[in-house]
Amino acid sequence: MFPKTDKIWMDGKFVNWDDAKVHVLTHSLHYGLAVFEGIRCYNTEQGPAVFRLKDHIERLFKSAHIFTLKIPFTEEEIFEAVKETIRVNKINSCYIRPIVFVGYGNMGVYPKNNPIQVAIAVWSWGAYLGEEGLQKGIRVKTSSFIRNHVNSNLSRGKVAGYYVNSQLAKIEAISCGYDEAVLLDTEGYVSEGSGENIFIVRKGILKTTPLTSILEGITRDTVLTIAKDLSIETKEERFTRDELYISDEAFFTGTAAEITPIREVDDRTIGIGSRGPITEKIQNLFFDIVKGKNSKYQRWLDFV
Ligand SMILES: Cc1[nH+]cc(COP(=O)(O)O)c(CN[C@@H](CCC(=O)O)C(=O)O)c1O
Repeated sequence: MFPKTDKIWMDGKFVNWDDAKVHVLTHSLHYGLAVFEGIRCYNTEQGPAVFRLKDHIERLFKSAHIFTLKIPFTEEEIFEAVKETIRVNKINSCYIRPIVFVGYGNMGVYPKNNPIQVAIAVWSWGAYLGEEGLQKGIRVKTSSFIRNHVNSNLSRGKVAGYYVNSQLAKIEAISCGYDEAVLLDTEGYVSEGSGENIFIVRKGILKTTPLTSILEGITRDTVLTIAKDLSIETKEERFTRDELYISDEAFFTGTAAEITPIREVDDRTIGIGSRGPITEKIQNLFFDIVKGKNSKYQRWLDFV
């Protein structure tokens, strides 16, 4: 069980962690229509700072817009509520989970007039795919499940219900002895991980899946930006699983996963079989940035 914190923000008020409850007939619990974010706050020399908070709140509201959920707060109110939740819980580094969900009221597929509720929780969450994974890389399986068609999953939105597809892939990968799954799209090209975007490096060129069936990752955008600043050529181009197999390096990106190297896919060693040099360079710069050690990227930090 991950560590509790004291307070959770619910619909504009702070409640104790153990009292942050909803009715068992809450609409989203049954039908999966809830939009959410995963955000990280890191401790820096100047105090706790949230990484790209504005971009995450913007995405939360865009997700709600796609699914016609009317959030009863402004972006600014949620932006401030995130920072207040970190302050109230007196925590210097944490994972932040805002969620917008369809509350208790009518049942049935059509969420008629049910209240739209918002909650924000924070908790301490270390390396999502393990400390060793961050250093040495993880083992990945190509899932037997594919990402949904772009007209089934509107993938610019981060929707709770979509994570049934991700759970199927992750459960299968773990039960087969791997650390994570990578999913293909409806045309058989590499899409993304169960909770991450994916990058490969071949002959010094960094490549990632274009914005098709994948979540438009904020960490993905961060990596594309810092790679260009490191004069690493980047491409947003579809690639197949066998190009992944023969890549020199590969890694996952995500708020929870951060930059996690991939050392093996479907029992094929990737490059040298551990974190590659370009991956390490990007990973080191990423962690310097989120910990406030590189003033060039200060724009991405919101101090609490
Ligand atoms: C499907 C998917 N694709 C890509 C990403 C990376 O997006 P970004 O965080 O903006 O770089 C995430 C985040 N996955 C979140 C949920 C993890 C969880 O288990 O819950 C996260 O990393 O917070 C995804 O869930």
